[in-house]
Amino acid sequence: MLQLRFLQASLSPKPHLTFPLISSSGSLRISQTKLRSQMGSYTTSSQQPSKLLFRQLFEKESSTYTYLLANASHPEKPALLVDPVDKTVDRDLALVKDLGLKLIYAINTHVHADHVTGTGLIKTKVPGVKSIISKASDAKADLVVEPGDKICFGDLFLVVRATPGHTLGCVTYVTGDGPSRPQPRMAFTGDALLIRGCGRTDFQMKCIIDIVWELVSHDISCSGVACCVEVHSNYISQVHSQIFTLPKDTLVYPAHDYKGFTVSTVGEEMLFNARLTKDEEAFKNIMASK
Ligand SMILES: N[C@@H](CCC(=O)N[C@@H](CSS)C(=O)NCC(=O)O)C(=O)O
Repeated sequence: MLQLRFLQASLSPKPHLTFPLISSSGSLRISQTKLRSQMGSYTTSSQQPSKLLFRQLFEKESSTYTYLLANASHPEKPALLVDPVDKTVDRDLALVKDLGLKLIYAINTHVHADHVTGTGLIKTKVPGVKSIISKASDAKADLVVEPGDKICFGDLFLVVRATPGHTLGCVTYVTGDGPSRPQPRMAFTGDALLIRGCGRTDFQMKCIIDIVWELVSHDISCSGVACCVEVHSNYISQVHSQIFTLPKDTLVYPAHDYKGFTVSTVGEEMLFNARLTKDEEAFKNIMASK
């Protein structure tokens, strides 16, 4: 598996030669170009600078959000999809095409237990797209990333932050900081931080709470579960150190919502998140009583 510390989109120095055309007909190409310039780079947040094109997409059966991000000011308009879902791949790829984008990465925040990732399907439909997942996920992808890695699309990038707990390999992707970068920043939290909640902790963790209580009640110490205990504990500490340290106006975009919310902010979640504002002990109790 190829592993890179800094992922730079490999874009042609002559973008007009390689940019995928909507049609081979010159006239249609011109009208499409005009249409795209009229569309501009509208985003769902009025505060985004024009260079980031952003779309929040929804898959209703699993209540999953997929995010499309593209660098609209780069001649090739390099784009990436975060957490694509297999059922909605065709819709997402049609949007990529309509907007004249060049999809370069299909990224997952974690190995999804509830839905099949659309990444493999995208790779069969758009040759050249590279899949990305965290190294800690121990899953197959073209590129594996670790905390601190940057995923570049033109001069925009996402930084990888480790937020394990829902699964061992959960990461949050945060837009890079800087004068020409999107303000406010954006955090794609996967299932690590859901709006006013968080991902369940009984996947891939072998019912950790039951195990721990069994051990405690029988006064047994077992190093074999130490990693599980640590990851569960780390849920709170990692969210606090990796997400709650971001500027309070950072927009929080989760992988799911079951109540109709679409976006939150770091400041809002620091105040109102019913689970992640708690200390480790209270958090464990909440998750155990779920
Ligand atoms: N609670 C959901 C049920 C679907 C579910 O379990 N979702 C997962 C994320 S997808 S693996 C989750 O972690 N949900 C948070 C939770 O507290 O259950 C629902 O309300 O429909």
